[in-house]
Parts: sequence; C-alpha cells; structure tokens
Amino acid sequence: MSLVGFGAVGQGLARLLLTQRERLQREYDLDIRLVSVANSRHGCIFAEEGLDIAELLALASQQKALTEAAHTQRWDSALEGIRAIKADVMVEATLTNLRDAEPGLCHIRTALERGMHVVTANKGPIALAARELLQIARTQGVQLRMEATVMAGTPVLSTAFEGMAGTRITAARGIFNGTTNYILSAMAEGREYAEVLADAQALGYAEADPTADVEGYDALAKAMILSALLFEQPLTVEQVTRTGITGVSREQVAQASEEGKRIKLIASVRRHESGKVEASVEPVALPLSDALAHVNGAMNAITFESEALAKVTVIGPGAGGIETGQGLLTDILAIARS
Ligand SMILES: NC(=O)C1=CN([C@@H]2O[C@H](COP(=O)(O)OP(=O)(O)OC[C@H]3O[C@@H](n4cnc5c(N)ncnc54)[C@H](OP(=O)(O)O)[C@@H]3O)[C@@H](O)[C@H]2O)C=CC1
Ligand SMILES: N[C@@H](CC=O)C(=O)O
Repeated sequence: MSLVGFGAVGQGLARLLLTQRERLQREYDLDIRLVSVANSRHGCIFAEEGLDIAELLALASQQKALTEAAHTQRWDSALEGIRAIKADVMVEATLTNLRDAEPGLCHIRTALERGMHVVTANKGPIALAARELLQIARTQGVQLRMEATVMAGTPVLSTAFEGMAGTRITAARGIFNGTTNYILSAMAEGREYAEVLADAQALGYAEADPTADVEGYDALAKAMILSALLFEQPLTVEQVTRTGITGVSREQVAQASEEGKRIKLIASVRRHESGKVEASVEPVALPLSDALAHVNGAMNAITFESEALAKVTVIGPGAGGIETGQGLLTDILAIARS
C-alpha cells in the first residue's frame, strides 16, 4: 500500500494499521505492507520490504522529517513516487481543493492509470471528477473507493450502495460537517466561537484552511459527492446554495435555545421527479422534536429518503484522524475481499 498525505487522516490510518495488524492478519488473513508515504514537505519515501509505521508516527509527532525514517528510495514529490512505484492500493489523503481538485486529482488519475486500486479521503477529486475517475477505474479493472469522503468512517456510501441496493434514493439530508457541528454545539453551551474553532483544529476535525468548514464549503463538497454518486448528476460549486456559520452569533444560538431549538448546519440534496437536482447548505434552527437537533459535537447524521424504505438515518462520527482512517481501512478491506 502507498499512502499520500500524512496529516491527521494519513496518520490515523497508519495508527490503525499498526494497532490492528495482528487482528487483520488473524481475521482477514491480510498483511498490509506500507511501502511508501508522501507529504508536501518531504516528498515520497519508499521501501519495498515495508516502512516502519511506528517510526513514521514517532517522527510526525516530533515534527521531524519523514526522510529520517529508514527507506531505500526518495522522490521529491508524491506524483513522482506514484509514477515510479507499483503498489496494489494507493490511499489519497492530501488537501481537499474545490477549485481544481489538485494535487489529489493527478495523484488518483495517475495511480488508476498505472493499475492501482485507489481509496480516497480527499473530497475534491470525487466532488469535481467522480465520473472521469470511475471511468478510468472501470477501464483499468481496478476499484476507486471513497467511503471516508462523507462522514469519515461512518458507513454512509456503503449504506446507500450496498445496504439500500435496489431502491431508488431520492434525497439525502443531514449534518455533514463535524467542525461546524462541534462549534455550534459548544456555542449552545455558552462557549466562544474562536476558542471552539481552535479546539476543533487541534482535534484534527477541521480542514487545513478551516474557512472551508465554517463557510460551508466542506458540507457543500459532500453534497456534490452525493449528487454525483447517488444521482449520477455532477454539480458545480455554484449550483449548490451555500451559507456557512460565520454569520451565526452567540446571541442567535442562545435565542434559539430559549425557543427550544438548536441551530445546525443542514445540507441537503434532492432529485425531483423531473430529474432536476437541488442542493443546499445552510444554518437552520431545528425544533427539539427533530432528531438532528440532538446530534452534537463532531457527530454527523444523514437521512436517506428512498422509494421502498421511506427514511433511513445513519448517525456517527463525521471527522477525526482515527475516525476517517477507519473509513479508509473499510475500503481497503473491501478491495482485499474482492
Ligand atoms: N480530518 C478529517 O476529519 C477528515 C478529512 N478528510 C479529508 O482528508 C484529507 C486529509 O485531511 P487531514 O489529514 O485532516 O489534512 P492535514 O492538513 O492534516 O494533512 C494533509 C496532508 O496532505 C499533505 N499534502 C498536501 N499537499 C500535498 C502534495 N502535493 N503532495 C503530498 N502530500 C501533500 C500534507 O503534507 P505536509 O504534512 O507536508 O503539510 C499533509 O501531510 C483532506 O482532503 C480532508 O478533506 C475527510 C474526512 C474527514
Ligand atoms: N473538516 C471536516 C472533516 C471531515 O470531512 C469536518 O469537520 O467534517
């Protein structure tokens, strides 16, 4: 396995590979060898026999360079590494970018074209180019999986595609961003916005630029992914109505509480009978009778509406290094099983 991006999520997956190694061998007969790791500062390091994951995690926690780990080869960039290495699976966990999806788009395209399965937590390439990338994967006879892109390791896409196979999903609505839900929940307890945002960053929930969270772009990316995957209708950023939480004051949060409501950042995608898809992200004051009003902290929730099942709701962690690493691990195991 080749890992690109060694921040909160990349390290979360690495930690799971280390702590779950014996169980994965025993229960799945799977010995995952991490042959390369890349980040933006130190490029890509490679060792055919496998890198020492504990050593990599120790270096990261001490803010030291990845290149201090024992390795046999190094390239200046992740892309050069992907072009040179042949791993069974490439995991992409670099920054989400909704302008052109780079650098993740090039990483994923190149890995697929080289015949590697790809598992991604990076939302940009799926939000902007799902159709193209899935087509390359089909042509190459490999898998492209993206469970971690929507609600981290909480099984959202597998619920829709495997658990609900056969029924037509017509809408998905819920709380798709952990950082803003963490902030709004803490504000409802009287805490200050800036202090809580700093906590969410320290806990590994926020995007590298947290503007993406608080201005609603991260939830919007997930709405784009759901539309592209559930409805096969890609949306542009501009086609999703978006309002973030930066305009929500502590007074408004307190006022909502007094009225027996909770302000939540609600995202929604709906396919109408005509085939038209509508998508939005906006803060909404929900009555306490709405189950979403009780989803707090970095927990997220999604309700699917479908023809046969009416409403199905999945609630679970929406952010965090380990939680997202778990989403990546689920996809790696799905590839190994198939
Ligand atoms: N955090 C979360 O809870 C969740 C995150 N995600 C998504 O997962 C991805 C990773 O998130 P997270 O780990 O939190 O982000 P971080 O900012 O913690 O880590 C990003 C990593 O990507 C690396 N990187 C950036 N550009 C390049 C490049 N050109 N080549 C190689 N590596 C590069 C960075 O390198 P360097 O260390 O040198 O800066 C860093 O290691 C994002 O796309 C995010 O949207 C999805 C679900 C949940
Ligand atoms: N920054 C995101 C991370 C997961 O996608 C969030 O807070 O939900």
